Parts: sequence; C-alpha cells; structure tokens
Amino acid sequence: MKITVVGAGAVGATCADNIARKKLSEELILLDIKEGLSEGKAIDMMQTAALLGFDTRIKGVTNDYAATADSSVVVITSGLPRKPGMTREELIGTNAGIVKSVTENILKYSPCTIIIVVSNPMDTMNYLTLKASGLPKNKVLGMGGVLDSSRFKYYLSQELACSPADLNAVVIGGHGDTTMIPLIKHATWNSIPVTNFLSEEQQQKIVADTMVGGATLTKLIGTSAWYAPGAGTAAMVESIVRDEKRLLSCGVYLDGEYGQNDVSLVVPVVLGKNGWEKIVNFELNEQEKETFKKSADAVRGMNQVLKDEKII
Ligand SMILES: NC(=O)c1ccc[n+]([C@@H]2O[C@H](COP(=O)([O-])OP(=O)(O)OC[C@H]3O[C@@H](n4cnc5c(N)ncnc54)[C@H](O)[C@@H]3O)[C@@H](O)[C@H]2O)c1
Ligand SMILES: O=C(O)C[C@H](O)C(=O)O
Repeated sequence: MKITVVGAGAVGATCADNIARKKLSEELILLDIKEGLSEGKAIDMMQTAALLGFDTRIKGVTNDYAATADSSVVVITSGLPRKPGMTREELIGTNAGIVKSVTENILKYSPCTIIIVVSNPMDTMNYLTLKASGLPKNKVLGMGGVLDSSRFKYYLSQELACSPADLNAVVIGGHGDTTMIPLIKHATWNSIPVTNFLSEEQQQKIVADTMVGGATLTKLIGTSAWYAPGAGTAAMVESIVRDEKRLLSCGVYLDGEYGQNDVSLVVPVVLGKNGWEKIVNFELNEQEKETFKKSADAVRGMNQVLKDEKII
C-alpha cells in the first residue's frame, strides 16, 4: 500500500512521521513544491527507522506526481498557515489555488484515491476538493473535527483533573473559530455526563477555549499548530487503511443530513476502507440545531467565494 502526503511543512511532515511510526503503509510519498524539502525530511525520518522499528519506505519528491501513482490515501496539507491575529478564512485566496491544482495533479495518477484535506480554511477547501475532483463524496474528507475533539478533551481533562483517554467528547460544525460546536452537554467521563462535575461557567470556558484552540496556539508559536493536527490526520488514515470503522468527527459533504445540503461540515462518520461509510446522526437539541445551521450558513458564505472567483 502507498500513502501520499502533499506538503512537507510542519503538519505534513508530522503526519508522515505518525503514519510511519504506526506502520500504516509499505510506501509513503512526501511531496512538496519547495526543492529539497521533502527529500531532506524523508531521509531524516528514514534515519529514525532503526530507532523506532518501522519499515515503511518514505520517499520525498519535489512536485513529481508520477511518484504518487496508485496511492490508496492522499493527505493534502499544502498551503499557507495563518499568522497570529488572522482567521483561517483569510487564507482562502492563496490556498484555494494550491489545493485545486494539487487535487488535479493527484487524480492524474491516483484516480480512485481517498483524499483527506487539511489545508485551511478546511471546510471550504474540502468542498473545493470534492467539486474539483469529481470523486464520490465518501472519498473526500476534511480533518479538523478529530483535532478539535481532541482539544476539547484536553480542556475538559484540565478542568476535571482526569485522563483525556476516559473522556468521550465531540466537536461538530465548522473548523473555524466561530463555527465549531463543542457538544458539552453530550460529553461524558466514562459514561457520566461531564456537566455533573462542572459549573455552567466552567462549561462555557471549556467551550470557548476549544473554539479558539488553534488561534491560541498560533499566538503562542507565531504560526499554527502541527503535533495534534498531524496526529489527528494520521488517526483518520489509520481508520481507513486498517478498516477500523472508527466513529470520528470529519468534514464531509452533506446531502440532507443534519438538515443541510451542498456544504461540507464536520459530523460524526464511520471511517473505513471505503472512506466515510456512514454519517451518524446526533440527537441535537433545538439550540444545537440552530447553532449548526448558523455554522452551515457561514461556511456556505465562504464557499460562495470559490464560485465568485470562478475557482469551481
Ligand atoms: N485542518 C486543520 O485542522 C489544520 C491544522 C493545522 C494546519 N492546517 C493547515 O494546513 C496547512 C499547512 O500548515 P503547515 O503548518 O504545515 O504549513 P507549512 O508552511 O509548514 O507547510 C506548508 C507546505 O506546503 C507547501 N506547498 C505550498 N504550495 C504547494 C504546492 N502547490 N504543492 C505542494 N506543496 C506546496 C510549502 O512549500 C510548505 O512546505 C495550512 O493551510 C494550515 O492552516 C490545518
Ligand atoms: O489554527 C489554525 O489555523 C490551524 C488549524 O486549523 C488548527 O486548528 O490548529
């Protein structure tokens, strides 16, 4: 099996590192537009193989799409990250062109692949990839909800002084500072509602911190995060290539589900060898439904830019 990661920057390289450590494929191609970057990072990672005990062959290439031929899964991380003070949506002008051309090049050599989109603004880039690729909707997925759910568990675990591994907590909606919806009323600590242990004020703070989790790290680091995004993407790849059927929050094209059409948003899906295999319906209360609709409207507004600029 071959997996390709496009973009050998912070997120792409971290994702590739996780894929190799988990031994998810025999071959792993790392592709970047910047001469030497992916070649160098691939060799650096290969020099950890003897220490970490994996036998995945990682190869770095500069814009050589022929090397990606017959990839089962392709991860797209190419594009600009935001700087402190920016929103993800401000990246659309640059990243739409990059994501569209990468998608077209990938499909020339892997017409049946499954694509995971990481580049921001993810909800709009995932929609663009689906439209530009013409792939079946179950083969195009956005990474953001897995990350946001993991961040949600982090903030919950800090407040509850518990292990994040014992928490069940999900973020749906958009992958934007104002569009994501951490479902705190549904979150549990080993089946006990977390709301039993947290004041209303604590709950609101956890939700707010989760929503701006990416912006908080961008302010601290000076560019956006990569460890959790890389690990989150690798978890999605793992569920696909091992056909684990994990229930993960992923960006998918909605065709009536959750009352929405013609938009990509984050919802819980079963992830297996065919991509997303089933969208699972959350019993949202009226307020959550209304918030989901607002997120959908905001993301649809961003997607309109793609049409106005004749990108799709
Ligand atoms: N969805 C998420 O949860 C999530 C999380 C973190 C980052 N991101 C996004 O992922 C993207 C990458 O972030 P990063 O921190 O790795 O940035 P980075 O700058 O470290 O890496 C981006 C890489 O893309 C490469 N690139 C640019 N144009 C390309 C092209 N046409 N073909 C191939 N490679 C190309 C660059 O040379 C660079 O190496 C950003 O858009 C960022 O906002 C999304
Ligand atoms: O915050 C960002 O811009 C990057 C990514 O979407 C994240 O949530 O870490």
